Amino acid sequence: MNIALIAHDEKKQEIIHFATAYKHILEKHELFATGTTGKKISEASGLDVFRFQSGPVGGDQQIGAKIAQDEMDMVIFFRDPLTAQPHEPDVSALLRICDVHRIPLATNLASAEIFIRGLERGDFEWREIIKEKLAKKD
Ligand SMILES: O=C(CO)COP(=O)(O)O
Repeated sequence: MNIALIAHDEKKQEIIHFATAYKHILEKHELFATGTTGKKISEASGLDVFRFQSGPVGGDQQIGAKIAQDEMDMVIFFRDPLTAQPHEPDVSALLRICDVHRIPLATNLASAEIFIRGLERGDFEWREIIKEKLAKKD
């Protein structure tokens, strides 16, 4: 599965702890992140993370583009709901495109933990089935 990890500045520590705690599960997947989030996660956990641009300069849009192309299977986005973001339109667009394409989206630690346990159990295998069907259509 291709998994995107994103966190606003006030949530960076939280996503670092999350990625480190669940490294044994996350390392079985392809990980993607916005620039600063990816750098911090890989430095702290040693996980291999592909890094897009930083969020405020286009990283959220790049992840949105992957979703539009059905190339992202899950988004874990620790949003900061208490701080205004200069790139709020990009954030909203990313959440919207997840809903358009029915991409599992966790926006806080509690839901992300449920996702990660589901990931471990194989609850998201339906994503692979959908992708295989899409590939056959091409
Ligand atoms: O702003 C972000 C998401 O909207 C995150 O970007 P960074 O990971 O580059 O800080």
